[in-house]
Amino acid sequence: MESDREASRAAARAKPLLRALAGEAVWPPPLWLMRQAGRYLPEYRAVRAQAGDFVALCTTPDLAAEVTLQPVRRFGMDAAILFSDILILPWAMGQPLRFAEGEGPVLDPPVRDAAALAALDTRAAVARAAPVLETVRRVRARLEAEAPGVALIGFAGAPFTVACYMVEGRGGGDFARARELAYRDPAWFGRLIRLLAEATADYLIAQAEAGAEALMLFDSWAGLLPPSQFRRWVIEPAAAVARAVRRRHPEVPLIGFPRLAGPMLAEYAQRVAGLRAVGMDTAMDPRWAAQAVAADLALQGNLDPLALVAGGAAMEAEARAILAAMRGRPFVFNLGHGVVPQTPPEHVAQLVRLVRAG
Ligand SMILES: Cc1c2[nH]c(c1CCC(=O)O)Cc1[nH]c(c(CCC(=O)O)c1C)Cc1[nH]c(c(CCC(=O)O)c1C)Cc1[nH]c(c(C)c1CCC(=O)O)C2
Repeated sequence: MESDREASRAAARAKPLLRALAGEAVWPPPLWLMRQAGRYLPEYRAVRAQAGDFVALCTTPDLAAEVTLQPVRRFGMDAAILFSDILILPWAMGQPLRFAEGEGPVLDPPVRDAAALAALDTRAAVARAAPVLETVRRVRARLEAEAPGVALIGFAGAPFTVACYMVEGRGGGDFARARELAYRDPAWFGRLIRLLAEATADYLIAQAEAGAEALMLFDSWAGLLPPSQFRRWVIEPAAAVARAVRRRHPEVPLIGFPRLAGPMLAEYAQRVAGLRAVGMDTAMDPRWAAQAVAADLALQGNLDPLALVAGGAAMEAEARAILAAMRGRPFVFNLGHGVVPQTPPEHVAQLVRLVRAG
């Protein structure tokens, strides 16, 4: 028993992603890609067709575990990211969700008043997300057996980004209605954000308990906010989530990704206590981030997903510039946003070879 435990501790220590998140300048850096499972892979499209709709895919542990593992098998990534979606949490709180073909996500009816807020069942959310937690358990067991160096990342949307979708009812725009409401009725918007922060922390804690070894908080639309609003709706809720997760699972590293934050990334990295890494989006200059963010915090990012579509010498030059800027500090190679459907899988293989060569 004791030696088993020792062996599994040693294995965890040896996982390159976890070493980088612990503050070690692992080189060549560990690598995974946001949306590494998705429509650009024929094996994903096959499982997606079998599942029918997208919510069914996210809530069928066998299928979700299979698509989680596909990019790890094909490319030898250093991490698997749980296959699910940030909108599964509002769905689990009782807001109906569908992914309409060619339309993106639809949350209908939208949440815009006190009655809609009162109707959300935050207490039942983790229980309704049980299939997702079962996916985490299965993926973790498969990785332990088949790919012991690969770490499993769990995730959730950050309160502001999830609130944007819940209020607007759909994506595709600039979430003007949600952002206006945040000014017009900050008490109401603040209640929604607080409720989401609590549910998000509970959900992340449950993922850690099911076997997630690192957690990521996606705030995709953080960059729409001016500094005062960014502090209130991005930094404070992220700090609340991080505090709650750290109280229960101080050993599980948290990655924050306030997309398009620009110079506010420095304040986010400094004020969200307990973060182990911050994500750089496509627009971020990695040389700026390297001096703006504490040297023991890992940076993650940030190749342009479209450079990955183009491949070849253009992609190589971009990737090498990022590697040069990050050398000598804790770093996780990734894209600046998710893999897009038109990406040739061979270009991902080319990128993996390049990063592995350091
Ligand atoms: C904003 C956001 C969403 N979802 C997510 C974000 C934050 C990151 C970002 O900014 O991209 C996060 C997400 N979505 C998905 C994952 C799974 C893990 C992974 O990264 O591989 C993760 C981590 C799968 C998915 N989520 C979605 C797909 C495509 C669904 C399909 O197969 O048809 C996948 C693989 C759908 C989705 N989900 C969302 C949108 C707007 C869409 C429609 C756009 C699209 O279709 O690409 C909401």
